[in-house]
Amino acid sequence: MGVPRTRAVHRAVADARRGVPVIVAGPHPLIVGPAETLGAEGLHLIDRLSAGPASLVLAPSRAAAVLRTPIADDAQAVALALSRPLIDVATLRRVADPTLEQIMPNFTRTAPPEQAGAALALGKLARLLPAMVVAPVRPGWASLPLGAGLLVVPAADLLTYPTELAATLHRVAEVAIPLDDAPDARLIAFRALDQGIEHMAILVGDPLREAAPLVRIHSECFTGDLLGSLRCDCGPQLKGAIRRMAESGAGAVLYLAQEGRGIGLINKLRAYTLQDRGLDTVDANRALGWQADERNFHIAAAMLDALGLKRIRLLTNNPEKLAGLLACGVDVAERVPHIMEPNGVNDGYLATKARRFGHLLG
Ligand SMILES: Nc1nc2c(ncn2[C@@H]2O[C@H](COP(=O)(O)OP(=O)(O)OP(=O)(O)O)[C@@H](O)[C@H]2O)c(=O)[nH]1
Ligand SMILES: [Zn+2]
Repeated sequence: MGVPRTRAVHRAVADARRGVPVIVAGPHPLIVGPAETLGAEGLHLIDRLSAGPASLVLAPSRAAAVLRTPIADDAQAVALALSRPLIDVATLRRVADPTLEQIMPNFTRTAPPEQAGAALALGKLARLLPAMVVAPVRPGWASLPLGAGLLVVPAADLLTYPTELAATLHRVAEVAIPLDDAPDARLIAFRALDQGIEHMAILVGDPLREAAPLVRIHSECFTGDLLGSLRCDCGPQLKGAIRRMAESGAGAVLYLAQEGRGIGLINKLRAYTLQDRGLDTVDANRALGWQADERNFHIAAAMLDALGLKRIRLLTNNPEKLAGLLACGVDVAERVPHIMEPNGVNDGYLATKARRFGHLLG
């Protein structure tokens, strides 16, 4: 068997999170490091191994705020020129993170390198802010002492990683977990080839005995599901789904490790900070450089397939979730609304989901 295409990517993700630059291979290889984690040493490495000017690649939505100018959303990535000596670490963090004090120099826009989109994809896969220092790498870098051990990852692999990884999901554990609301419940754990982030299926009763069982595809929400945060409706939706399945006899909840609609817990907390300053849930994600919803529905489709759930009744208010699953080939017999009453704190959040994502509202 050949080396899986995902292997270099999950190694690159680990390096990115530690602030170690990686080489993004393609027609014009780049040396790349995340603005959020690079230290002085990483910046020095990029500087010494570069064959041309470095730039800071941002998502258009973040670049617009840094440059204080409107930028079309369809631009894949925007690059800001970095002159030598390269930017200091504190400024770099402030450019990446709109929750920090926004004191920074005036930047000049420059043409993004060919692999700028792949560089941003690496930042996102690492659940870091999508802001990356990039530079064309010197030919022969690998034989220089400073280049020793730097990881090479093909740009194309970074872009196809979410779908490639979903295809490697497999069952690793299965056990009965009697629940308060559903005594006859089983947990089936799934892992992907990166051995990292794990996804769970919670089976209530025997959904395979029904032609089209109730299924809830629920993205992890540490604050709502576990702590009972009132900012969202996740906790009541999760418990409500399990209760509903127990009452009707059977069903399945897919509990997906896609915290914060796929941006990760830390970025969701940053998005909350921006929401406390007046942005709504969509604009807060965008201000950080993420899309409003970054989830990958291939994971849910692969799990349903592995569980043998061929046709489902989907419990959701979210039209994009329905469309995303249909696009992945899931046979949805019916969309069943799953509306929670506002709790006095999440009213604005629920209203925004209805207005901007088209969610059903009570
Ligand atoms: N980025 C971000 N994520 C949030 C916010 N509030 C909740 N979330 C996340 O949103 C996800 C909720 O997803 P789901 O339960 O699938 O809900 P949904 O997409 O609204 O769709 P349905 O509940 O199925 O109608 C969880 O991962 C939460 O962590 C927020 O303000 N910002
Ligand atoms: Zn939540």
